Order: sequence, then structure tokens, then C-alpha cells
Amino acid sequence: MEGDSTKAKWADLEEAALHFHRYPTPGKLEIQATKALGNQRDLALAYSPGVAAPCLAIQDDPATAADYTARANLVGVVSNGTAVLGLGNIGPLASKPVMEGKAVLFKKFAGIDVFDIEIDAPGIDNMVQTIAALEPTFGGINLEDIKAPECFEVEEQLKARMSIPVFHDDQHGTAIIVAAAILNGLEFAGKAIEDIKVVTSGAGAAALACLNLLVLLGVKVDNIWVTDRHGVAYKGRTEEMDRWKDPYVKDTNARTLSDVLPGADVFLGLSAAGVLKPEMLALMAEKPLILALANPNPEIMPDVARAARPDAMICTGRSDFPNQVNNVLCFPYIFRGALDCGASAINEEMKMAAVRAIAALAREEPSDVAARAYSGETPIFGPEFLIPSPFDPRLILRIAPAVAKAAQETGVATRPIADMTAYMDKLNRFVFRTGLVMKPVFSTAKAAVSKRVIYADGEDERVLRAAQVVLEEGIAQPILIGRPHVVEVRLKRHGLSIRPGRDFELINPEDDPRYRHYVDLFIELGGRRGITQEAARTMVRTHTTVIAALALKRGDADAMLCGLEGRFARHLRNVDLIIGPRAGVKDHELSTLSMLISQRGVLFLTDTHVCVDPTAEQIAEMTVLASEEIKRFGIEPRAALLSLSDFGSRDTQSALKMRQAAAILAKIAPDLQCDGEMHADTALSEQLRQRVYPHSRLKGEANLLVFPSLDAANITLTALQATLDALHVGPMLLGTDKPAHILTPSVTSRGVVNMTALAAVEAIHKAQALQPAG
Ligand SMILES: NC(=O)C1=CN([C@@H]2O[C@H](COP(=O)(O)OP(=O)(O)OC[C@H]3O[C@@H](n4cnc5c(N)ncnc54)[C@H](OP(=O)(O)O)[C@@H]3O)[C@@H](O)[C@H]2O)C=CC1
Ligand SMILES: CC(=O)C(=O)O
Ligand SMILES: [Mg+2]
Repeated sequence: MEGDSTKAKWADLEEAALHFHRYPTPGKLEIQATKALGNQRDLALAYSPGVAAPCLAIQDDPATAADYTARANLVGVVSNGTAVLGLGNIGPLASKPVMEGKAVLFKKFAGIDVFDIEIDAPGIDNMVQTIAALEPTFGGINLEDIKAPECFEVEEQLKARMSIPVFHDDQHGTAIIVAAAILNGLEFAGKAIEDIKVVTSGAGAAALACLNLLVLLGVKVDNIWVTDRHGVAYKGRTEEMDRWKDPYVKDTNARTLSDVLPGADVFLGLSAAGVLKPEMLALMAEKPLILALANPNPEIMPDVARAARPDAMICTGRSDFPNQVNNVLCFPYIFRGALDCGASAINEEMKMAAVRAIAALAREEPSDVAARAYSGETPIFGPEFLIPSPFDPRLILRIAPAVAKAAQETGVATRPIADMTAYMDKLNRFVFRTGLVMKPVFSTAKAAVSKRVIYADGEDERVLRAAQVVLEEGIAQPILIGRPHVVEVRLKRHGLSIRPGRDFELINPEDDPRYRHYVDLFIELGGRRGITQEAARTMVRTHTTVIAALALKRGDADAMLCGLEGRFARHLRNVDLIIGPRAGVKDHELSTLSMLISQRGVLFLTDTHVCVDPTAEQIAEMTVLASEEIKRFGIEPRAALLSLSDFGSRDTQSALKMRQAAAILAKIAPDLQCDGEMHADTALSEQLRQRVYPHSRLKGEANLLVFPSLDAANITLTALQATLDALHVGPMLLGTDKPAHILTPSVTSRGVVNMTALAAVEAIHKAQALQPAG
């Protein structure tokens, strides 16, 4: 029974959902151009007369539509609104929010563009006519929320008529994820698939497709019992029977769900809310698997099912409970694989490849992103985590290539992927967006003898997760500072397999044999800066950044990372005091560089975290340091000194300062592409710069933005990060004598891995520079 608090929660969610859909722009989608239409020539190319060229090329060879149009990455999500979620036949217009939602998921999870198409076509013939006529537009068709049995006929006819994948997601997307969950659940129940009894509530699109796939996987038809609104599908029943239900019809006197539930190992609910009553659960076999998948409300709520059957494994279609069995885990990726090899269909082998990839992924060690999708609790393969989180970034990496390979092996790929490694790289880049720019850094770190990177925040979950990746990928040798009992417990809690002593060194801040040496060194370094002996002893016990910096200074580590907690300025003071600037960099003139990676590309900004109001000399120095760092990424720096003045348009103090910095740079770094002072848009557009000042030393789009003040830099960094939905790598601390970086509290474990790779590469370069020549 629904309690008051459940009703209140639903009312809140309902209101929030209406607000979400309405503001700031109605709906969830818009169309964006991928080509700039900046001038007359662009117009002539994009439209008449230029557009005739690709038209004629496609007329000549239809396959080139994949080269000249967006078709190969475009899917039509088509519905007639006859079975929208579990809401029933609410019509095509009312189904639009669901179809827009599917479109957003396609884009977010797999980078696939979608037109949502809601058609007023309740009958089979007009549906088939309409959809088949759309073939020239799309690379694939995702049928959605079309009721059974019409959906079976529609799909069958469309598959026969069309040469692009036609995939009814409610049938096959659901079946794939259900099959993966059942395969994994049976392992925990200790049952063989050939022996299990499956009972459904629902005999519609989703339920029947699930059963058909389960039969292919080994479930015996004799062990399957189907029920719907009219009860059991029995021999002789006349209401709502059709040829698709026929295989599961039984010669029986059983008439209701309760009649067939005794001894069931799996309850498969793809029907409507509240159908499964708690008292019915006692009838099921031991360790039953309950898949209550009706949306938005399941056949039974998980807490109710858990109370009735504590030994049950429970899955729902919802994101607010563990074990979300929802076709979102499948459709973006199966289409990704199919589109990328130009598949003409999605066949059984491709579906099976997806099942196996999903089932196997749940058994892999968890990634931090998957952990965050589950509100910080680490999902470890088990009864509460039979399938991956929808936010697990590895879904695309596992499913899409497996599907593409299956398509190629079964001869339905019209554009087979020749280089699978390059394809995996592309998918990786899509996932992490750091792939391309970080690639040379990771390659260098992996190729050299492992550098020792010490982490001041060794007890932090993000560092522990990063350390696991760093070790697995061979990027560096981690040294963690942390209390052994805390680290051990957290590693186990988060399902990480690395262990101190065996895989990495752990420095216990409360009891380390090097303590006395560290204190002595700290007193030696800090004595003239007011650090008393007493203060030194306390700081070496309590400030892990101090320990990390002292270890680095003494040569016990090659690079350090700190700053996951606490204030940047305090960490900086200690790093500056203990490590200090490298030769050639003036005292207390460290600066930082931040990298933003977005769909738009890579942009560097300096100085985002240290110098409040740098002088012209400091600005010139930080530009040189930043440019050196950018070269480590294999990128040629192009620096713009930013101002409110555009090449002399204003004479404010900060404009004069940037102008002076540009003059200094022209002298001390004549080979560096750099100019100023200029507006940010002038920096980012060669075209605009040509208009404002055609003689600029800077050519092309600037990739390094240099700011007149910390305020301007930091504000721009955070504003760009938020608006571009960009990934921030950094801040990279520049000018230190040894590689030392102060991260920010918002850093993710992926960010820690990135910074580890960078720090390791700096250490490699430093070691190379110290080697005697010859
Ligand atoms: N978690 C997930 O990923 C997915 C969940 N679903 C959910 O599954 C459900 C069915 O979707 P779909 O198969 O596409 O729809 P269909 O309309 O094709 O099928 C619905 C089925 O449910 C049966 N049904 C409806 N109400 C009841 C009831 N009160 N008691 C018993 N049976 C009932 C219908 O029986 P009858 O024909 O007699 O009316 C029919 O067999 C929806 O709730 C949907 O949200 C669907 C796809 C994916
Ligand atoms: C998830 C889905 O497709 C449905 O409930 O219809
Ligand atoms: Mg659906």
C-alpha cells in the first residue's frame, strides 16, 4: 500500500519533472550545426550552389551518404504511442517526452544523433508505410513503445523491407539486459539455466522477446509460464491470444499468477505496477530472482519484496534502486556498434554479443564513475549488483566493439572496421575525452621505467581508485601516505584488489622510520622562515603534504600530488618552502596551468590558481613556463595575452601591463607564437584578428590564454568549464624544482590518474635532463 511519504515523494518528483521539462527551454533537445556558416563562401558551400556536389555524388554512389551527410550517425526513434512505458496507449503526442528522452540518452551515452518521430499511425499498415519511407534519412530505426502484438508484425515487415537496422528496443534492448541479469543472478543462486522455472507477468512486446532470448540461452519452453491481464496463457484460452504467445501456451488448469508461481526461480514482470503481491513471493523457489520491470512503477516495490523474501535478488527498471534492469544499458551501445560498421541489420549474433558483454562487465572490477552513479557506494558484483550501472563508461567500450565484430563476422557490416585498435581508441576518446590529448603523456609514462609518485591524500577513495588504475596501466609506482588500517579497510570496501606492501608502498604518518630525518630536513629548510623545532615536529606528524614534499625533496619519491582536501594556498606554502622554484625561476614565482578538454577541443589557461596580480615580467615568465608544459602534450603553443583592450584600443593599467608582457615575450621567446594585448574572441578567432590587427605574431586560434589577474583567470576557468561541460586537467603547478602538483577538492579519480601521468612524465624529463651528456 502506498504510504503518505511515498505519495509526497512522487508529488515532489512530478513537480520537479514538469519544471525540468519546461525550463529554460521547453523539451530536452535542439539541433546544432556542425559547420560554421560564417561568410558568403560557407553559404555557397553548404547550400546552393555547392550542395549540388554531394547530392550528385550520392546519386552516383548511395554509400557516400555516409561521407557527406549525418545519416550514418542518425537514428530515428519512432513511436505511435500505443504502449508508452507502463502508461499504456496514451497516443503519439503524449509519448514525445519519452522519445525525446531516448534521444538524449543516445547522445549522452553513445554520441548518436536522433530525430524523435511520433507518428499518428495506430494500424500496422500505415505504421510500416510511414517508417519504411524514412529509410533515406536514417542509419537505423529504433522502434519504441508500440504495443504487442502489432509491434511484432511491424518489426518483421520493416526488417524485410529496409536495409538499415530496425530494432524494437522494448523487445530486444530489454531482452538483452534481462538475459544478462538472469545469467549473473543464476550464478549467485547456484542454479543451471536448463533447470529454472520462469513465470512472467505480461505477455507483450518486452516479455515475449525476453522469453525468446532466454530460450536461445537454454531455458526450457516447458519451464516457462506466461500470464497477462487475462491470467495464464493456457490451451483453449480465447482472449487476447496470438501466434507470438502460442509457443508458451500450456495445457493446464492453472488460471492465475498465484497458480503458476509455486517453485518459480524467476519472476519476470513486464506488465504494470503492483501486480505481484508480497504474499505470493512465499510460493517461489529458494533464492528467487525477481525482475519487476514495469515503468515507472514496478510490479512490486523492492523494499516490500525484500521484506517478504529476504533471500531474493531484486531488479527494477528504476534508477533509484540497485540492479536497474533497463534497456538504456543496451540501446545506445548496440546502435553505436551497428552504425560504426554500417550494419544493414541487428541480428541474433549481435544481440548475443551484447548479452555476453554486459554480463561480463558486471564482473569486472568497478570503476569510480560507476561507483558515483550509485551515490558513492561501490558496486561489487553480487546479488545487489548483477548488472553494471547505466553510468558505467565501460559499457560503450565493451558492447559497441563486440556488436561490430559480430556484425562483421556474420556479413551484415557494409563498412567493416579495419582497425579495431583505432576504433577502441576512438571510443575511449569519446568516453574520457582526455584520450587524444593525454595519449602522448600516458604513452611516455608507460614506456619509461616507472617513476615513484607520492600521494599526500593516500586515504582518499579517489586516490585509492587512481592508484589501482596507475598500477594496472603501468603509469607509475604509487606511494601512498595514510594510516594502514584506514587504507586496508577502504580498499576492501571499494572492491579494489591492490594491497600495501605487495603492490605499493605505504607511509604511515603516525609511525614512519624516516620521521626524524624528515623533521631535521624540515627544520633545515624552514628554520629561516619561522618554523620552530616544535612546529616542525607537529607538521611532519599531521600535514601529509609536508611529508610528501619532504619525501620528494629527499629523493624518496620522483613526483608528488596533494591538495584533495584543504586550501590550495596552504599546500602551496609548504610546497614552495620545501621544494621551491627550479633554477631560473624567481623565488615565490610559481604559477599554474589549467587544461580544459571539451567537445570544442583543448584550451589552456594560465595562471588560474597562484598569482593574484602578476607583474608584466611574471606574466611573461608564466607564459614561457606554460608553453613548455604544453609541448609535453605534443601541442604547439599559441599564446594570447588577454585584456579588455584589443591591440591598443584602451590604455588601462592592466592593458598596459599585458602590452608590456607581450613586448618582453617578443624578446625572451622570439620563437613562441604569442601576442597581445587582445580580447578573448580576437584570440580565439583568426578571422577576427585579421580584421583587428592583421600583423599579429599569433597565427591561427590561440590555445593558451594568459590572464592579467588571478580573478580573471579563475573566473574564466570555472565559467568555461561549466558552460562547455569541459573536463579540467590540472591545475599543473609550474616552475617547481621537482614535479609537484596541488589538485583541487573537486578532482575525480580519473583526474588524479591524469595528473599522475603528467607528474610521472615530468619526472622522466627531469631525470633525462640530469643525465650527463654523451
Ligand atoms: N525496464 C525496462 O527496460 C522495460 C520495461 N518495460 C515495461 O514493461 C511493461 C510492458 O511494456 P511492453 O511490453 O512494451 O508493453 P505491451 O503493451 O506490449 O505489453 C504489456 C503487457 O502487460 C500486460 N499487462 C498490463 N497490465 C497488466 C496487469 N495489470 N496484469 C497483468 N498483465 C498486465 C498486458 O496484458 P494484456 O495484453 O492482457 O493487456 C501485456 O501483455 C511496461 O510497464 C514497460 O514500462 C518495457 C520495456 C523495457
Ligand atoms: C524502458 C522502456 O523502454 C520502457 O519502459 O518502455
Ligand atoms: Mg519503451
